[in-house]
Amino acid sequence: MIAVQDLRITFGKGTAIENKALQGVDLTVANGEFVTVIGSNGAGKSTLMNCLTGELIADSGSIVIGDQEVSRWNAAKRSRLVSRVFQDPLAGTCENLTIEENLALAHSRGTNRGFGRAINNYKRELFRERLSRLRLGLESRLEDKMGLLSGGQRQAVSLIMATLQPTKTLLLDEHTAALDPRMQAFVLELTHDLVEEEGMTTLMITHSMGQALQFGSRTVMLHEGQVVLDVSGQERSKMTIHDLVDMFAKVRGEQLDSDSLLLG
Ligand SMILES: Nc1ncnc2c1ncn2[C@@H]1O[C@H](COP(=O)(O)OP(=O)(O)OP(=O)(O)O)[C@@H](O)[C@H]1O
Repeated sequence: MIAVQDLRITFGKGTAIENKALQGVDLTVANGEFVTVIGSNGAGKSTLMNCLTGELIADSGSIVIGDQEVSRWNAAKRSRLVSRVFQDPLAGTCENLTIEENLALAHSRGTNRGFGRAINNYKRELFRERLSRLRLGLESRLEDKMGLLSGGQRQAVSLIMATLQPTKTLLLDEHTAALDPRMQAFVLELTHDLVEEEGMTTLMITHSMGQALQFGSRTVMLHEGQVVLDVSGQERSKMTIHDLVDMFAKVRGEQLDSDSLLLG
């Protein structure tokens, strides 16, 4: 479970560039729920994720992950509970380490063991088995450097890494935005399957209205640092991309135009 209450953060407080990025976010996500998050540029989506992972400590408000109140925990401590996959395929992995070394680091995340990269036969078999489901042949390339993989392959491995630990909370920050359409579809399908199999509580930021409605069971919209729309159930299943883009435009005080529909 994720429970965020009245979360607020202001950047550059008291300066000419003061920016109230989160202005009282309230959001509760049940165990195993998959929520898509939309909102225009600067709405506060990544800031919310940064506050959930502990990269940023909010000025006020509370965050509960699982059954732990983590508001004051640092990022290292929270990594036991939360996994994140970024938009940039280079961001979540080490390109100079091998595929298996990256997986080994992910496997030991949140533990205090000093030799996270140490690999034994048990781990190697586990990594091979997890990678083989990607059907990209990566299980036979365990000793290749991560930097040799394409963006899509790296995102697929990042997802496997995110599910190696029983963290149960998965944050996806536009994780397919940098991929070509074919790889995007592949990684989204993989996301759907892994989330379902592992029963992970998931937040997925996307700029695609189509993806926002297609994946998960609930969609929330952030605007100016607040949740302004929260749809699920029948209301969501009846919703078209046109409806969602229309709502998006209304929140921003704009007219729906054909250009914005292309965003779908
Ligand atoms: N570390 C920071 N220091 C100062 N301002 C920041 C910082 N991080 C974010 N901001 C500002 O906070 C606001 C919200 O940014 P955020 O990245 O959360 O938006 P977003 O909804 O993820 O947008 P996008 O869709 O463009 O990624 C923006 O105005 C941004 O410039």
